[in-house]
Amino acid sequence: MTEMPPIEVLVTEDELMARIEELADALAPSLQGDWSAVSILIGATPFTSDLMKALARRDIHPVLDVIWLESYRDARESSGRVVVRADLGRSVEGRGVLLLDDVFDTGRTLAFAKAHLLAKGARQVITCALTQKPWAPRGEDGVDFCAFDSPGRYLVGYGMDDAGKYRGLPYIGALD
Ligand SMILES: O=P(O)(O)OC[C@H]1O[C@H](OP(=O)(O)OP(=O)(O)O)[C@H](O)[C@@H]1O
Ligand SMILES: Nc1nc2[nH]cnc2c(=O)[nH]1
Repeated sequence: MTEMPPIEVLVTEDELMARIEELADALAPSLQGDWSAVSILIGATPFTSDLMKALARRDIHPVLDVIWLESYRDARESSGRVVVRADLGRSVEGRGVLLLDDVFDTGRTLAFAKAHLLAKGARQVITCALTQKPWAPRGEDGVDFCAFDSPGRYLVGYGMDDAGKYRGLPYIGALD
């Protein structure tokens, strides 16, 4: 077994769960009626799972779909190019979509995904990230909802990886 590098805990599991409940409260008024939720694989998986449960507790049941996008692969810097490894399973034509990702960094992945959904006929896209970096776009190009502002460090845990590892950590940590 290889030894784990030092990882500083930035957001604990309890803090994550409490904030996701608040986020569900904030999202609820926008998600009335028939909505889709699209989770960006792989990193958004744990966040999506917990947010979907929090929404269900509020009697909100979006149709869940995924899109598998990749731009970092095993690097800690974006390749600058977003690749679609697997596309949506269902049509979003005419639908409102809640688009979920783990981290908003250069903003490239969410901007790509939003444009992709709109090109496929989504009537509205609400973007939501678990966390955003200090340099991530704000204002018109920013995310609509974000649970945590993070420091400008390399994040792991709760879906976020380093070369595929540490996605299963139940907290958000910094590796550098
Ligand atoms: O704002 P950006 O600079 O685009 O960075 C954010 C993206 O980077 C990671 O994806 P990655 O390509 O590493 O795939 P993963 O979800 O499989 O980890 C993360 O999951 C986000 O989707
Ligand atoms: N795991 C991980 N993926 C990222 N993609 C963009 N920024 C990050 C980060 O800080 N951590």
